[in-house]
Amino acid sequence: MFEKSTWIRLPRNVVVGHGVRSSVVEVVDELHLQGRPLLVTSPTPRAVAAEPVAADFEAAGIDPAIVTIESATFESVETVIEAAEAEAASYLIGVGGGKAIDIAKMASHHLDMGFLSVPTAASHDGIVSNRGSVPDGDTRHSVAAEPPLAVVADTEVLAEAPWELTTAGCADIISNYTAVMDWRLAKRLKNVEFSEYGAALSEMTAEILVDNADHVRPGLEESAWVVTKALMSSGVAMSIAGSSRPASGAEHLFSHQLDRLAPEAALHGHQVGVGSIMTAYLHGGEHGIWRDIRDALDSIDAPTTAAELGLDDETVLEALTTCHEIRDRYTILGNGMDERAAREVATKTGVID
Ligand SMILES: NC(=O)C1=CN([C@@H]2O[C@H](COP(=O)(O)OP(=O)(O)OC[C@H]3O[C@@H](n4cnc5c(N)ncnc54)[C@H](O)[C@@H]3O)[C@@H](O)[C@H]2O)C=CC1
Ligand SMILES: O=C(CO)COP(=O)(O)O
Ligand SMILES: [Zn+2]
Repeated sequence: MFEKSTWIRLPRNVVVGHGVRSSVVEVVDELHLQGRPLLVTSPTPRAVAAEPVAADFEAAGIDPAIVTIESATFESVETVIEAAEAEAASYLIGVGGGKAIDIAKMASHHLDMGFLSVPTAASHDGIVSNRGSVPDGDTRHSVAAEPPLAVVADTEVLAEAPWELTTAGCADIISNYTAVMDWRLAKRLKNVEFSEYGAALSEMTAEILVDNADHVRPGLEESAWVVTKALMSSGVAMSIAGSSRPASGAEHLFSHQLDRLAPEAALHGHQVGVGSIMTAYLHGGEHGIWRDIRDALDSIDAPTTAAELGLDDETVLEALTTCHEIRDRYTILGNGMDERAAREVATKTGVID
């Protein structure tokens, strides 16, 4: 008897475009959400979007609360849960980059409340995903949560954000190529659960973004449009898979380890992009797709070397040789690389000199 079942959760409304920030109150109304919102944000996005959105709620006769978090940690999730209880909030709205949205997502899951995602940067593909990503000591968790009830992505706001945030979003998408390679390998070697649809959507998203790289240029609002659609599509791939596997393989392990070794050195997307060049080399060797990945990153101004990430060679090598320990996720790194092999891949791909 065939007894398999799945439950794919997706946002009900996705609103993308010029000036849609002012539609948040209308979107909330359309979802029949009642009571008081708690806006979860971080310092810069607070001024950029959370305060204007709060003003829109006040104008509509709704009294919003705001909590500002500084980092993506379980302590921040706790802070938001306490704020929601103290402020008698009925639903949450994550306003910001990946960190604020992840924290809102995880707190809303814990509180059993709905949440909305209002990105201020096209910098990561967690905008609609059903996962939260949190460091915890020596490990990194991919925490199951629910996706947002709605996403309101204002391309005017996203286009005004610093350009490197958009190139980080592109790199997070380009890294899907190697994430899916790792996923297929893990299916073949370790029989991990695999979704053809999740994998195909993830790869197609990277393909479309690379094909449209010419439209990704600083100062063009169209760039925010192209990149945001890709970020949403990649997030949907994660929701279909019920895992971050379609968008997170060894290149993400490398980035997560860099977050521990050199906190705040570079953006998540930029780190996974450089990781992806090296893991593509490990998968395909000299004639694999590593040059295509490097050239795609280069064409949208994303870093391709340790120096461009602001890292020294030794930090890159340490991350490469230790990052397989960060999570129980089988990838091309297997049980780990030795230092000579790490130096070889990093040198051959031009990541280090
Ligand atoms: N849950 C998921 O599926 C995923 C989660 N992530 C997580 O997201 C995080 C990375 O996201 P990021 O957005 O790179 O980090 P982030 O949230 O720290 O934002 C990066 C920087 O951009 C600033 N910023 C945001 N919007 C701005 C604006 N409009 N103008 C000026 N500055 C602005 C923020 O204040 C921050 O300093 C990581 O923690 C990563 O693990 C990334 C991908 C997927
Ligand atoms: O960043 C992600 C996808 O782009 C997902 O993060 P994890 O590696 O924590 O699952
Ligand atoms: Zn990522």
